[in-house]
Amino acid sequence: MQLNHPANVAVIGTGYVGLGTAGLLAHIGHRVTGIDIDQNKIDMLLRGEVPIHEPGLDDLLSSQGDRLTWTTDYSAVRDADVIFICVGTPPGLDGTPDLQYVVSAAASIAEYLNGNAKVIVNKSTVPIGTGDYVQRLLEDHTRAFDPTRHFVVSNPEFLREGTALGDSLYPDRIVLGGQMEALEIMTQLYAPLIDQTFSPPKGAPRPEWFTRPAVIKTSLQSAEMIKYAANAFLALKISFANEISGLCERVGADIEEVAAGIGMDQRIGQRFLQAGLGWGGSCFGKDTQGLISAGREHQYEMPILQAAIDINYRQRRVIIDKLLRHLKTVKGKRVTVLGMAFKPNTDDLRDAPTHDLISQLNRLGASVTAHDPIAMKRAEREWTHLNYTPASSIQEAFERADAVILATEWDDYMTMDWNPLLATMRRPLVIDARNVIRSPINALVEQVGRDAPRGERRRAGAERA
Ligand SMILES: NC(=O)C1=CN([C@@H]2O[C@H](COP(=O)(O)OP(=O)(O)OC[C@H]3O[C@@H](n4cnc5c(N)ncnc54)[C@H](O)[C@@H]3O)[C@@H](O)[C@H]2O)C=CC1
Ligand SMILES: O=C(O)[C@H]1O[C@H](OP(=O)(O)OP(=O)(O)OC[C@H]2O[C@@H](n3ccc(=O)[nH]c3=O)[C@H](O)[C@@H]2O)[C@H](O)[C@@H](O)[C@@H]1O
Repeated sequence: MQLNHPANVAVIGTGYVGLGTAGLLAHIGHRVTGIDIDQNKIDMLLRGEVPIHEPGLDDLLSSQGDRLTWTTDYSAVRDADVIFICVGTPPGLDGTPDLQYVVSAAASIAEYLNGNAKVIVNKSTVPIGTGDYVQRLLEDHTRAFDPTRHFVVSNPEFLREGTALGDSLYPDRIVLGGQMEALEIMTQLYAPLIDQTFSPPKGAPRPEWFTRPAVIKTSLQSAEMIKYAANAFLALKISFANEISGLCERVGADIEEVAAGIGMDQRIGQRFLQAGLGWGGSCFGKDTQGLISAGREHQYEMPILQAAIDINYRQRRVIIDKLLRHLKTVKGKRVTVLGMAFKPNTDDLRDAPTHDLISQLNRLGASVTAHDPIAMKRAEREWTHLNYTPASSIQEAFERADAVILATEWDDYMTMDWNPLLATMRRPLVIDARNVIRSPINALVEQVGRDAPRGERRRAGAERA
């Protein structure tokens, strides 16, 4: 089956994945319509504003001209050759992913399936078996669905927030699950990405080492499983580093040295061994839980994944314990948390570890101040149930604080001059919950998985994992 180039593509959902997908497909030459049911988001996009903070995304989207349009009107699906579903799949109360947005997107697509459409692609992270389920939904909702002409494909997304552009344009691999005819169409659609024939956009140069992504063709079920297993493994790797870090503290070893030492073994690899406050964000927690709940459905226990989750949440308590060890009580004391987003370079607050820190500090009676270079406005809207004073500047965050917790390793914190700020604190105590302070500073610095705190650290030079 031949796909026209440029192809007409509809992208359903304009969150992180939808916007990344729409930007990527337009950049490699296709005509893309982004569809969302959220009128506010579409209005923003039509005004040239991007609803999320993602480095380089505004430039990528604004440079696509007529190739990229936005609408709330699903009839745009009629002209599409390929339709991408990129809606959210948040966890339900028992951890099972809530498929209501996928179901409603499929129902809306079905209304217009009598046009060009050949392939319906699931880019959302969905439970294994959802590809077949979407096909059944389409069959049930419309007589136009013809299994010899319409195909459902799984094409999981592996981008990270904060580095979405680079991850999308220069991916390690493209995973495509489904029937061979459909995968052939997907290969044609992605040809400029696979062969890297596009010019890198402003702000996302092609890394020197990068040649081309691997293309992995599988069954629908394997592709869906690859996505869950990849996220679960990464979460597990971080939790492993965190578990070892606790023992390091007790036996006098240093987790930074240990992680470097094991990571040099190429079978292990250095990345995602950074110990600290643990993982947050919208996906690691959701996807490990999703896999456990899939196991439960099949009476199959997944104890490793449960342990990874337990260790992760214990880690948030470890940071509070370090604070208590120095302050004895935090009641009435001023504790500042630096960084609210779940990681740097995003304003995403979903399952952000800082949320738990503030909530535990609230319970302990601390007077909490919080700062974030980008996510404060969003926190004002989404964290109304927490009790904290937003600091309008880093300076204000430090003034008269009894302790500062570095929770998100934003560049602003990595590159600032700490000493003048520390001098304005009541007492210079810093809990470096991301193990990123390398140069000596005039404070008692407590880190994770390292030897007893002291005024000076052995190594110099700021460095990020
Ligand atoms: N956030 C990330 O970095 C990554 C997310 N994923 C997965 O991708 C999926 C989407 O994630 P995000 O982009 O973070 O979600 P999000 O929650 O940021 O955005 C989802 C969008 O879908 C829209 N939507 C909901 N129902 C709709 C419908 N029926 N028709 C049209 N639009 C609809 C919402 O209004 C929203 O704008 C999830 O399954 C997630 O697990 C995968 C890799 C990375
Ligand atoms: O499915 C998804 O949504 C995405 O989830 C993660 O991406 P993301 O959550 O955006 O960010 P990561 O860079 O993976 O960081 C996740 C969390 O782990 C923490 N982390 C990361 C690495 C590390 O060594 N230690 C550590 O604590 C980060 O601070 C952050 O809170 C995966 O890395 C992506 O491949 C995947 O597509």
